[in-house]
Amino acid sequence: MVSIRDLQKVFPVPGGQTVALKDANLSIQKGEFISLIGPSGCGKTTLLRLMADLEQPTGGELLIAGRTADEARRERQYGYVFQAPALMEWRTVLKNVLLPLEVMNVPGDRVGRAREMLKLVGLEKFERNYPWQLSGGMQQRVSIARALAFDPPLLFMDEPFGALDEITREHLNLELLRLWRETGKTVIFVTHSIPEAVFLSTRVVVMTARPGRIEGIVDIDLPHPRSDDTREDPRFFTHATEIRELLKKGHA
Ligand SMILES: Nc1ncnc2c1ncn2[C@@H]1O[C@H](COP(=O)(O)OP(=O)(O)OP(=O)(O)O)[C@@H](O)[C@H]1O
Repeated sequence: MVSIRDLQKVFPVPGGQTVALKDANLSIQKGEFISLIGPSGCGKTTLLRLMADLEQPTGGELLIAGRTADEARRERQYGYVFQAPALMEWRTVLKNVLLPLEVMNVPGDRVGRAREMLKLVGLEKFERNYPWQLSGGMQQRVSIARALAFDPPLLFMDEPFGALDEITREHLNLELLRLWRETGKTVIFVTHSIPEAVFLSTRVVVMTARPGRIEGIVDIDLPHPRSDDTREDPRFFTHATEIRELLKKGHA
């Protein structure tokens, strides 16, 4: 689904340059749940933005479903969930989810499609509400429904639950895994949280700062479906330690 070879991104800055990403190599199969974890400024968002064709690489190769990032974007191969829900306050929940379908003039039953997505995220009863009438967690679920409106095979998520309290976050992690299982999407998820990365992922990509690069990739050997019991599994702690060690190594 994603193939990255020696990918590099250098930003020009006054008086020099920032190497945001250096020699990244990564291959992601269809249906995987990949987390990108690393300290602030290590290039996680840059990597996601390169895949989403929101930035252009300065070196290396990047293919999304066998296409260039530009082709993949035009073919609507992915949905993007941002850190803040970025909903339109003057549109109802349903109209927010409808927006990308309207903008792209997608034929067919757009309202039916938007309702289906709201059902998937458990918000079918809130379609007439406005964003300001919803909690932060519910707003983020609306933005997930909006990202899925085109039914893209790939979902990019940039720290979507970072601003939420721990309990809401754990609840949404479970919801996201259910959605992932039901839809078979490939998810690429940015987080700062080791437990969140272990809980959600099939593999965790550990990144390090300056210059941003991939320090290691950890396979998460935990059974599905995951539940609250997963957090008590000894393997959960083993994987968390593995990731922490890689982060420390990168920091050193
Ligand atoms: N448009 C830009 N121009 C110049 N430098 C940039 C630009 N975008 C990102 N950078 C730099 O590239 C590096 C990586 O940034 P990026 O936002 O990808 O990191 P991150 O790992 O997502 O950080 P965080 O966890 O804080 O969100 C940082 O040093 C940042 O300052």
